[in-house]
Amino acid sequence: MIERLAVIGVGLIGGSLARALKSAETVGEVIGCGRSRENLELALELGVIDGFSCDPAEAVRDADMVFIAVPLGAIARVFERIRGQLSEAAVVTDGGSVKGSVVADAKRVFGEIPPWLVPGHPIAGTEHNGVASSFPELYRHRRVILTPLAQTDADARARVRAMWEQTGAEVTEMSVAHHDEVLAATSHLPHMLAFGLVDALSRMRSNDEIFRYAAGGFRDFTRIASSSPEMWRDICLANADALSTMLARFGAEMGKLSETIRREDGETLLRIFERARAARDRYVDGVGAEGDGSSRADKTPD
Ligand SMILES: NC(=O)C1=CN([C@@H]2O[C@H](COP(=O)(O)OP(=O)(O)OC[C@H]3O[C@@H](n4cnc5c(N)ncnc54)[C@H](O)[C@@H]3O)[C@@H](O)[C@H]2O)C=CC1
Ligand SMILES: O=C(O)C(=O)Cc1ccc(O)cc1
Repeated sequence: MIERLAVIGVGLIGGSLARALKSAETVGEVIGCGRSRENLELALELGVIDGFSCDPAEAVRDADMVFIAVPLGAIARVFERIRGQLSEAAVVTDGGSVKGSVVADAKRVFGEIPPWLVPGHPIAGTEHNGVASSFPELYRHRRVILTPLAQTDADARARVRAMWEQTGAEVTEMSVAHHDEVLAATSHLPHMLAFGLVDALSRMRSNDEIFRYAAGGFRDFTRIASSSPEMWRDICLANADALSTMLARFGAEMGKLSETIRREDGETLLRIFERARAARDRYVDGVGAEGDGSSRADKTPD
């Protein structure tokens, strides 16, 4: 049971965690914190939080669990504001999509990796942002990755794991570097493809016509291009090495595919598409049988 949860950044990710723990009845009080007073008032009205402060130092006072869910570029500033303000019992975790930058920010601000910091990342979300888009089932049957370090306190790690399990998530652990490489391939690269495709098409002449005749495949493939630009700018900057390596590899693959098409090599095309279909059917549909969990339409009805 968490007595007092401080959520810094009450948007889709922070709001959904607060809602999930409230519906599981495993949290006493939730204190929200963010830049905008209007957003926090809305969160209060929606019953996502029980009180708020615009000052992180005040929000974390007496909290036994602190969840940071702001864009990656804002995390260092939050660390600076909460330094020296945490209670003895406090554990701090986050939901940032890249872990190397969070750990580097922590080292810079605190001078070392604090034992009470458990970096984390829920592999669940949608293309919508803001507290109004948050919902309690977001993490149900989804994975959460924790990337504890050698310095991380065992009790802190267990408490963060228990919190995520209370939301219905399945918790796994891996190293920071491995996390950032895996996510560059499975999440960050696909977002770049969607943003890149829509941007390229929108700058072509007659783009109105292109979009008017777009079929379902285009809609499915580009849903994530409606995601928050600020959040994705920060993810790219935070995971620049792993992501640019993946983009270069993928660019080379696209070059080969283009050559195969130009040669009119139907046999090779068939082999590629069969291999891809088998891989997708095996991994993606096998894991998320009830939907990919990434769209509001997949959510369990309230
Ligand atoms: N959207 C998604 O699908 C997923 C996002 N994440 C990660 O979760 C974090 C939050 O993302 P979302 O909840 O989607 O974003 P969001 O835009 O819905 O919420 C972010 C909140 O942080 C607040 N904020 C922004 N800058 C701030 C600052 N300097 N100080 C205090 N508050 C500030 C905003 O006002 C907003 O309420 C990001 O780090 C993102 O990488 C992780 C998994 C999935
Ligand atoms: O909307 C989707 O399908 C997503 O992939 C959401 C998402 C965005 C960022 C993450 O770090 C994790 C999940």
